[in-house]
Amino acid sequence: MAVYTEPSDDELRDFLAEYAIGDALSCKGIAEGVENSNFLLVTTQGPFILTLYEKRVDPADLPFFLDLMQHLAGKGVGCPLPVNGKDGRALRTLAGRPAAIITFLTGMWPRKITVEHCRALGTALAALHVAGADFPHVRRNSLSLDGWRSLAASCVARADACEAGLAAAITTELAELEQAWPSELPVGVIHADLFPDNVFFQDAKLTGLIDFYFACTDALAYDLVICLNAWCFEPDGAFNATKARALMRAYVAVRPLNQAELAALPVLARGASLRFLLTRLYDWLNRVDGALVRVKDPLEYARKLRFHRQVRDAGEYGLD
Ligand SMILES: Nc1ncnc2c1ncn2[C@@H]1O[C@H](COP(=O)(O)OP(=O)(O)OP(=O)(O)O)[C@@H](O)[C@H]1O
Ligand SMILES: N[C@@H](CCO)C(=O)O
Repeated sequence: MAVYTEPSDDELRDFLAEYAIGDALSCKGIAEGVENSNFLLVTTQGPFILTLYEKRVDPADLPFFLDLMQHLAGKGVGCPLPVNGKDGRALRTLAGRPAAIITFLTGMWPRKITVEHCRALGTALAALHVAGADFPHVRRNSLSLDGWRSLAASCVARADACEAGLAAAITTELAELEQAWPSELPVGVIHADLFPDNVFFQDAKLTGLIDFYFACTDALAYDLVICLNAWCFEPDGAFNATKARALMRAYVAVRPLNQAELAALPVLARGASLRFLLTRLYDWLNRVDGALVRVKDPLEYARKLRFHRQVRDAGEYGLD
């Protein structure tokens, strides 16, 4: 359950008085998500999402995220739109946290991933990258090599409590990625967390993308392998080559990868595995007993990392 901050009735009433979105009918905490506090706010004008931004979000980054949603929606990418208050501002404070209201996106995220979902995702991800090409703002990816280094430093001493040998695996991987990480690939705006719970479908049609709060400027192909990891492995850990081929081919049909990107895919996929292994491991090691947040399994990403370490080329991901 991700409701870390619960505004009082008075705080909520004063906050909503800043908007012209009708009268509030209900405001209920949303159980999904792990990062921020989200509420389904229903007013006489319909449903909205109210988000209070929590610990991992730097308030200085919020204009980047909100402007990005505005930019992408303006280019026809299905995503929520920030709602401005009567003063024209989308970002304000509620219960001591930065907060914003965004429009409600219809659809549901897919619980059982199919090849068709992966194909639709490939098309939508490439469209996002194309639409983001003229987005004027830049945000460094704080969860790339530098971020992994400091997360690893804070985790390795206790990592073997999660799985024997994990500390050594992380240390070796980080050292190898420091050497092999590519720096000359096409960069642009990436979503950086496009997991199934952030992609909505209705009747098998992709309706939009949510949760832009890790979006940043980084290698576009890195975003693609984050999706490869999140969508193309089965619950038992097996890699699904058919799903990978569908995702990859749909992506390159809209935005072809150059030779350097193709060659870099296995290394990028290892980096994408280490990134989620480390954030999950950090959360696992620092979990608070009794907290209502479900901690995600770090070892799922240790297994994905092992898989990518033995991949030789992009052909194994469905691209020749
Ligand atoms: N614009 C939206 N329209 C409809 N539902 C939304 C919207 N934004 C968020 N939700 C709902 O709230 C849930 C949590 O949102 P979100 O993924 O942004 O949270 P989060 O805490 O940042 O989670 P995480 O980073 O773990 O995915 C979603 O799964 C969805 O059910
Ligand atoms: N998508 C992330 C959590 C939210 O950032 C994960 O699965 O670890």
